[in-house]
Amino acid sequence: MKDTNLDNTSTTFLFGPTGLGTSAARFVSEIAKAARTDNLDSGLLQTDLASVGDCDPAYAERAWGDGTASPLYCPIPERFNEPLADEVDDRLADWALECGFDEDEAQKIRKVRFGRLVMLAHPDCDDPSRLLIGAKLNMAWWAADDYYADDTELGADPKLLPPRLLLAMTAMDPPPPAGEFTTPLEEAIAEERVLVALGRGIDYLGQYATPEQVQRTCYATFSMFVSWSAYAAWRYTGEYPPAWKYLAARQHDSFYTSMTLIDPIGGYVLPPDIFFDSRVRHAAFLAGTAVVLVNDLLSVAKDLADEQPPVNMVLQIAADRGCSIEEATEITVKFHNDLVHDFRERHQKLQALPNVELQRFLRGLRGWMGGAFEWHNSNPRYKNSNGASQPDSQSLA
Ligand SMILES: CC(C)=CCC/C(C)=C(\C)COP(=O)(O)OP(=O)(O)O
Repeated sequence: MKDTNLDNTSTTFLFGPTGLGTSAARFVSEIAKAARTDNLDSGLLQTDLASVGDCDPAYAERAWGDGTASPLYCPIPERFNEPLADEVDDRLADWALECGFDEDEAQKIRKVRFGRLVMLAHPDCDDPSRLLIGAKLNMAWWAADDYYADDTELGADPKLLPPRLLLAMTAMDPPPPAGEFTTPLEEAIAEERVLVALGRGIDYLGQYATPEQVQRTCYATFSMFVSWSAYAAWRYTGEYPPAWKYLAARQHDSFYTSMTLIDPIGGYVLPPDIFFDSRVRHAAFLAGTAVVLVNDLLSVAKDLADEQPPVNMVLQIAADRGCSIEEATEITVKFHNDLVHDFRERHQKLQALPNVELQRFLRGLRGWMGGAFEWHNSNPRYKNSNGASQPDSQSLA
């Protein structure tokens, strides 16, 4: 039975204290609590909350990576709950085995901490079963990205990418039976663990979400796949795009896709005419793009280490302008910060609209940005033991 109403497992945070100053106060108190319980990771310890010029206490300038570049203006994470993250990560590792990943791969998935990502990025949900929606789908998207699109060592090959994505789309949104042609299709999907994870992840979402919520997640994924195909062509021909064209691709290949899960995980429905209203969609795109820029900033060294480097905003800016990586990093940081300011202003304007689900969703976008920054900046996938954004062995296989 689908449960799409506000429910008491998901509203604890929402109806907790709110208002100016509360997030910052909570953040400081959570740091203190995490420090007491030994749950404070080194990334958080390195966090430097600089003074904020525009005085919105829900945001701060955050030191990131090895701390040498200018800070990123980000929402403050609203919740730290490491036992909850562990619970989701344990369940996710079991599920990875059920999908056909081997023990070693499941352990690597556990180490990337998608459970922690969703604990941080969905602060209005305390229910591990609902958080698992996001953990499963983010894991499956990242697996497709690593195995099919990005990581040559894991078998990513630009020539194979479009037909692989075709099967990924079919696994997520199976067409009606087509006689004798259906069996080989189903067999091909069943024997490929990434496809199984994508299909079962969507089925799991369907246990909690409306058909419209499920399809919006599917179609956001399929737009993302178009961008992946463009990257593959650029990689194959070696004709890398200018930054503006890369950005156009990246805006449809962003964490917007993950953010389509905000209301199903929160246990409510943002009606489609509001979800797709251009003011809301643009706010969500700004949030999704801001987080992929964080991802690009923290992935520079990892991407450069690949024998066929994936496209990356910092690298495209450096190539366009013939400038150093450091200069391109500063340009990207400023661009990211402008996007977040733009998001904050749009959020403020939309606060005039009296719709409970819309207000929850907008706050969810802000929470996603804050949580995802925290996750990226403290995740071993994006740094080496010196804290620099360096390649390491934390990909999914
Ligand atoms: C979670 C999700 C929607 C994934 C889709 C693709 C995406 C936006 C990423 C995985 C992030 O980008 P990128 O491929 O650069 O990520 P990594 O640097 O490989 O983590």
